[in-house]
Formats: sequence, structure tokens, C-alpha cells
Amino acid sequence: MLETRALNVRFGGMRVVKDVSLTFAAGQVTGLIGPNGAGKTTLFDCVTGFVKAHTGTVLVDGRPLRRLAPHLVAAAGVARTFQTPRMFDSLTTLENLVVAGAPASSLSSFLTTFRARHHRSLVDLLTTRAREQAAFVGLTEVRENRADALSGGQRKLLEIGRALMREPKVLLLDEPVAGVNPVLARQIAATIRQVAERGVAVGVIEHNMEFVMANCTHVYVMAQGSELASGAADDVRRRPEVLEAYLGGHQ
Ligand SMILES: Nc1ncnc2c1ncn2[C@@H]1O[C@H](COP(=O)(O)OP(=O)(O)OP(=O)(O)O)[C@@H](O)[C@H]1O
Repeated sequence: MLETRALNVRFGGMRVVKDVSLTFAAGQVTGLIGPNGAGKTTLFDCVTGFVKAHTGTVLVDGRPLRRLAPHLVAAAGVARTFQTPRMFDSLTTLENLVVAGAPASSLSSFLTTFRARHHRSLVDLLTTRAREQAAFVGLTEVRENRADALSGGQRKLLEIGRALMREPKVLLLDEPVAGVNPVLARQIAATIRQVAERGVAVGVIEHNMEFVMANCTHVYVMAQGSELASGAADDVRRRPEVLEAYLGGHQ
């Protein structure tokens, strides 16, 4: 569903992502792990058009994306979340979901005319979808609460719900359970598995190995910008080169 081919990212003279070719398959949760600074987030940033690729190709459904710009990547069906959730703190859970479902090209006008009459039917439609999405991610009870009143884990769930409002084919999650209490982490994991069961290709960067072991069917390991290993989660984590990378052998 999502593929990178020989992707390279440079920051100044530093190669941060080096010839990385990964596949995120439909209906699967694919893990992307590796020590701090390995280039994982930069890879997601590049795939979603937030940083520029030096060379390489990103394909969605086998078709190369001609230009990697965030709105074009989103329009191709790729959604993402960030390490620190990005949302509108002064809006409620439901409003945040509604806004996330608005067509990207008209987002600013949509925001300014949020309550205007000629947007009524779109708002009604999006509100219905937002209620369904709030229920799907388990946030019905707090759907009228402001986003800044939610717990860290609830904000992670809201961010996933926001990403799902555009019905993506690919969902990339950057550390979805980092700093989240175990109860909400299980809820997040269950939500992610359900998203994959719907046929979405889910890619997850996560340092929590317990989460990776339990939820990822396939895992890629990055170290110092390169792909170091890949395979089944349990197999990959036993490999000497992976252990060495985590212990600092590749620094
Ligand atoms: N905007 C930037 N400008 C310059 N260097 C950057 C920038 N963003 C990241 N880097 C560098 O690129 C390298 C890869 O960083 P990146 O955040 O992608 O790693 P990561 O694997 O996601 O790490 P972590 O697990 O700690 O989030 C690091 O050396 C980092 O310092």
C-alpha cells in the first residue's frame, strides 16, 4: 500500500535517511523501531511531505507520488500523527474531529465560516462522522470536553481519530503510546489493530517493545539512517546487530 524506494534525506551535509526502502502493507501493523536519532521520524516526515527527500520515491498503491507536499500526500490517502499531538486545544473533541474531516483545500474558509448556514449540510455530515469516530476511538464520554482538558492518552486517541476522519488508506503513527498509562495504551493498541483489520496499512514508530511485540506483524529496524534489519518482531529483536545498535555499538 505504501512503499519507499531508496529514500534519502539530508540535513545540510548530514545524511539522516540513507537509501531506505520499506513497505507498509494493507491490513497490517508494521513497526519501525531503532535507537534515538536513527531517522525514523525523519522518514515519516519525508513520506508525508514535511521534509524534502533528496532522492528516492514514495509509492501509494503502486503509484509514485509526483510531488511530496503534505496536502498532496494527504489527498493520496496517507494520514499521520505526531510525537506531540497537534490539535486545536480550545475546540472540543467533537469539533476537533469535525475540523479534521473538512476538505484540506478549504480548511481556512471552513474554519471561519464554521457555523455559517451554507456549510450546514457539510457540518451535519461531518458531525455525524465525528460522533462515529469518537465512539470508535473510545472518546464518546469526553466528546464535549475541550481538547486541552483531555489526558495525554486521550489526546493520542483524538489524534488518531482526527487522522481517520479523512478515511486514509495509510496511517502513520509516531510513538502512539509513549507516556500513556497502561489502560489507555491497551485501548490505543486495540484501536490500531481494528484500523488495520479494516484494510488500512498502519505504520508505527514506537520505543515500547512490549507494544511492538504484541501488535506489529512485521518490523523494520533503523540505525544511523539505514535499514539495519527487518522481519517478524520476535525474530528481529534477538538479532545481534539490533541488540548492538540499541546498546550503542553503532554510535
Ligand atoms: N530539522 C532537522 N535539522 C537537522 N537535523 C535534524 C532535524 N530533524 C532531525 N535531525 C537529526 O536527524 C537525525 C534523525 O532524527 P529523527 O528524529 O528522525 O530520529 P528518530 O529515529 O525519530 O529518533 P527518536 O526515536 O529519538 O524520535 C538526528 O541526528 C537528528 O538530530
